[in-house]
Amino acid sequence: MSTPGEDALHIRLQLPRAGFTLDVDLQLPGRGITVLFGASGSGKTTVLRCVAGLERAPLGRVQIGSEAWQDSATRRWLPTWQRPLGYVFQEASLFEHLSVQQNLQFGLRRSRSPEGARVLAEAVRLLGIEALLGRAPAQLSGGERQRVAIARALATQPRLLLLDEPLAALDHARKREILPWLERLRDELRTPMLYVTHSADELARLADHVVLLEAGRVQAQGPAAAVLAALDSPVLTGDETSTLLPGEIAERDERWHLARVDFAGGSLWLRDAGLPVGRRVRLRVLARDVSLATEPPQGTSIQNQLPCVIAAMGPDSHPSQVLVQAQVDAGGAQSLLLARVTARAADALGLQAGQRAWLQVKSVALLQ
Ligand SMILES: Nc1ncnc2c1ncn2[C@@H]1O[C@H](COP(=O)(O)OP(=O)(O)OP(=O)(O)O)[C@@H](O)[C@H]1O
Repeated sequence: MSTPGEDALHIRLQLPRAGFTLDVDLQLPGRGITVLFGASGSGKTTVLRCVAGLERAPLGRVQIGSEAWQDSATRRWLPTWQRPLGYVFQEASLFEHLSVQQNLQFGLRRSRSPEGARVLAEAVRLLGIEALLGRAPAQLSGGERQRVAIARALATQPRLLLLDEPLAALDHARKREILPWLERLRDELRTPMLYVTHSADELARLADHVVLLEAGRVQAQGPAAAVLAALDSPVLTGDETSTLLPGEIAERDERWHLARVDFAGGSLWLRDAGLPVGRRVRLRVLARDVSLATEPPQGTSIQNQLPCVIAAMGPDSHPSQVLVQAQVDAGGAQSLLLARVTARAADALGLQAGQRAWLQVKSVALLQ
């Protein structure tokens, strides 16, 4: 897409309400998906509404690149219609009496650039909705409606795309259908996206950057892999606790139907999903699927074993367990993984930070 988007975002908001104060200071990358995560009522939607100018924080600065949409210090305030942004909600609000094509054209009329038609064609391609253009919204599935709503937002050439739980109203099958399109937007679009979700799966698959909100304040923020591997302020808890490893398909073993994925600091074998060597992927490794040994494991059916150094240990969601943060290191590159072990085993093995150990990884999910 032609929209510029490498500019960083600065969002500083202080908004007091009865029983709740939003107080955030976010420096976000000007590209990719930033997921806003947090419990119900933590302020995620309020952040989006303030960024969109639908709500006015008395103290606030919303800036994209060198362009300020709000700056309370200079009393600058752009109304929503002057902010070049797209907003996608849980329910796609399409005009039911217009065809998909006409809905998209409607978005185009708002765009100020003569390039509009080309940008719209690109949005149609990116979201794979060519075959739907002649249909009425009533003839679309929920997932198709959302793809049209996103394409319509993109047709206005926004500098920023806001998505508030865009998949929450869809059933499991429709979610699976639309996720690859969102991944494609993340990888090909130069427009940054702020994405609100409650879903650990969406976060793991889509996030480049994560902001964890709690009661209106930022508990953690940073690149997704680093934030998920941190032991303080856990973002994903219980069975969801996991780490992300960006990597690349390095080898395929046709005889055993396995593929090797190399990542910074190591490699893992997993079920061959038919992806070619060289394809970039991300792996999600659940802490519950990782165990630790203090000696090189032998006589085990677990194929994936990685030498590591214990970086830190911390409490888990149940007192019978601890989380071990382990660093794998190879060729000058490192990654962090989390392993869940029982507190009794950690005590019996004398596990402590700085110790060398072996990670045994029972299962890995491939997220494309
Ligand atoms: N229009 C409003 N007026 C007053 N208080 C509001 C308003 N909208 C939301 N709130 C309150 O502000 C706080 C933050 O709400 P917000 O909707 O931003 O949370 P959220 O993290 O998006 O929640 P959810 O995940 O349930 O959508 C909550 O305490 C909520 O009750």
